[in-house]
Amino acid sequence: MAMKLGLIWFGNDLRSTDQKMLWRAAQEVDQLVCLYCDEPHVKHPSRYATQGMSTIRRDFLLEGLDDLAMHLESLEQSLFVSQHDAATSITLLLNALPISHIYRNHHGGWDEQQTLRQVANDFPDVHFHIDHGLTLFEPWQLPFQVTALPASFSTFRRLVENIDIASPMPIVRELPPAPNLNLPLIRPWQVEPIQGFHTFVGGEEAAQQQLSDYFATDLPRNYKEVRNALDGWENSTKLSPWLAQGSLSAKQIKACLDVYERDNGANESTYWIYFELLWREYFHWYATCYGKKLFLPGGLSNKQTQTSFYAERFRKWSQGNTPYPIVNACMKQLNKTGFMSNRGRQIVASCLIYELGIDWRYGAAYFEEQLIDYDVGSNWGNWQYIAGVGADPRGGRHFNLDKQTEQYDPNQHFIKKWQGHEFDEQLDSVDAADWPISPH
Ligand SMILES: Cc1cc2nc3c(=O)[nH]c(=O)nc-3n(C[C@H](O)[C@H](O)[C@H](O)COP(=O)(O)OP(=O)(O)OC[C@H]3O[C@@H](n4cnc5c(N)ncnc54)[C@H](O)[C@@H]3O)c2cc1C
Repeated sequence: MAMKLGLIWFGNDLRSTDQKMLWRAAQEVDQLVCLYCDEPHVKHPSRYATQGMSTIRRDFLLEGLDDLAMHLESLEQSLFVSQHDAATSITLLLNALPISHIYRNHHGGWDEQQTLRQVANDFPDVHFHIDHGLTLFEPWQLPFQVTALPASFSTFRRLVENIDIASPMPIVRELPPAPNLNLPLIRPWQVEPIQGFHTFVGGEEAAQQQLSDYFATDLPRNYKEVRNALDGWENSTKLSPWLAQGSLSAKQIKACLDVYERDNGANESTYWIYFELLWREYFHWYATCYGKKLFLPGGLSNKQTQTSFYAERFRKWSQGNTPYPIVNACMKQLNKTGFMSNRGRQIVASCLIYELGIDWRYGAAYFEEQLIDYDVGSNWGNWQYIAGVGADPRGGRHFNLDKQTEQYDPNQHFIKKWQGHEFDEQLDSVDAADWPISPH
């Protein structure tokens, strides 16, 4: 019988546990290539004048790849990393090797969906096995077609929150070996130096550590009361970066939460952790359902929205140099750590859109560059929500920045910690010679 050759195409699922693709491949093929495409477009400036990926975000990714490569090595496999875009990489591989099976987790982003469609079209004889390792549910479990996703989160939540969630997959102990592979720009992973110390460390090891640390405490019992804090490691789960990278799965968190509730009792706070995971789930299917609309100025609405851009204001917003100390503190925290609380994100987004009058997509693109938990659906979906062009039945969220400061930073500790009071007297330059032509 002919040798069967498979390809696992990794993306935002950089883990070896709860990974159905590995299980299937282990059972179905004799040789296996494990591939990650280090897409060139995320390293170059975007149309929103952002630079692709910040150093902190990039370092977090490199740590994740490092960890995955190590886990694969312990299974006598290798992680190959391509410097080409995914469509080119897979075409090169399929032309060089008799690959008959491709394993991939479904990704919600428009570009990812397009690439998959293109490759599947170009190679109709290859079996594509699509799993759903990024989400709690499989599409067949949903009581509606993904293309008919409820227009509001509340409806979605009511329809799905009692559906049984599959347990995480058991650990894979053995994988088929890799074939000989010698292609330019598709090479076995090599450790790249990380440029300094960061608050979050990428990879499965660190993800599992944070998961067990968080659920080993009493913190889940009070989550709902403190989750809106602007700062403080213990005030929310801090799992989003690893979830976005896929070094942790949503099912693994839910399984831990279930054990916690069984052993310590359930309350409103423990339920609320699940509630927030459902928001993430909603935005995943939202991205899948609405595709390109996620990036349109009018979003899902037919509204004629403002698409104004003021380079100087945008630069000041992104650097934390606006007349709003709370916004400055949040932005400085983001730039320094790659992370910002959910409350902070709502505040700075509202400021960009409603106080500074800038097209919301510039803010979303800046977050994409900086956030180590960047996730296409959660990011662009939340921005749309605040801009009033997405899933918010109330039509946008304009926050009163003074009130937010009084409520969430009454003693201004957070603002002082991040020097939010340091800003230029004037928001807009009055002298034409001071006008920047670039946002950076
Ligand atoms: C403008 C804006 C942009 C955002 N961009 C992203 C993004 O790119 N990636 C991202 O993961 N989250 C994003 N969020 C959602 C939220 O801010 C983060 O998920 C959360 O702050 C992460 O911290 P945590 O893990 O401690 O969350 P917790 O409060 O502990 O929540 C647990 C998990 O639930 C999910 N979750 C919580 N809140 C939300 C939410 N509003 N929407 C979707 N999922 C949620 C996350 O996966 C999170 O890890 C954004 C929110 C706003 C307002």
